[in-house]
Amino acid sequence: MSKLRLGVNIDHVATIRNARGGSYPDPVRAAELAIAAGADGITAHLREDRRHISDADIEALAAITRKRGRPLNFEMAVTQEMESIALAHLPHAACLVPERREERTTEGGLDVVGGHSHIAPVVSKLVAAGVRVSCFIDADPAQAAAAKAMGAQVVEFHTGAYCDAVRERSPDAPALLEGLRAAAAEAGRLGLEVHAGHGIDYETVKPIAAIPEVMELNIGHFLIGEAIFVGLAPAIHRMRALMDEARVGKAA
Ligand SMILES: CC(=O)[C@@H](O)[C@H](O)COP(=O)(O)O
Ligand SMILES: NCC(=O)COP(=O)(O)O
Repeated sequence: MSKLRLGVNIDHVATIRNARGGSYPDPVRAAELAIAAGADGITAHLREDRRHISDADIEALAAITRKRGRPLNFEMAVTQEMESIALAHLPHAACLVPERREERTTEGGLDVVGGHSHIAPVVSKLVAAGVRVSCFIDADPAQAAAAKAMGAQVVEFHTGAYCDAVRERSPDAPALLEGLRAAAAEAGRLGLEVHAGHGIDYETVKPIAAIPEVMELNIGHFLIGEAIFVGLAPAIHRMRALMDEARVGKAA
């Protein structure tokens, strides 16, 4: 199996910074440390309400990822404002995510099927500008097919429901994992590159990493939380080791 890439999401360094205002801790410094610790890319979500990452962070992250030769995965809602920001910075990738102001976190995948008329033009413009477009979707083959039909090159499957089920010891966990496996297989058959992310921790990473079509995991909240206790580099090293173990067939 090919080596799985690890994208480190640094949003929640900005959450801590914003709790006090000012500039500390700096998500750009976290991105530099993550790259030094072996992150294959950096992910950042510029929410419409700017609750964590700011416009200035995106500008600085675009510059340092370019300098360090690592991809920036820019997570964005499908709006005119975010489209303009993506086109101004031309990140390696743009991941289109659903957003609701009142949500605590991204609760589900983008409805690519239902939102075709407003999503397709944004996908076209970003692809034409050389940005790799990813759609953040639930484990639903119909959503993957719609993303492919509108020209997206990548789908990222929302792993939050599976990860929550594992943490809650829910009997639904095996079926949710099976749904991710089946959707990944179908997306792979369609010729899409498959990513996965949301809510992944040390306990849930191996079954997800063992899905052969998955090429990249994007992990943020848990790694930033763990960094408080052990440091960012050791947390990334341990996650990387679990991913590599899963990839050689030792998944739990
Ligand atoms: C789209 C996604 O899963 C991540 O961006 C995650 O949402 C981190 O940001 P929030 O915790 O603000 O949702
Ligand atoms: N796209 C998912 C992501 O970037 C990280 O999600 P989380 O690990 O912060 O839940």
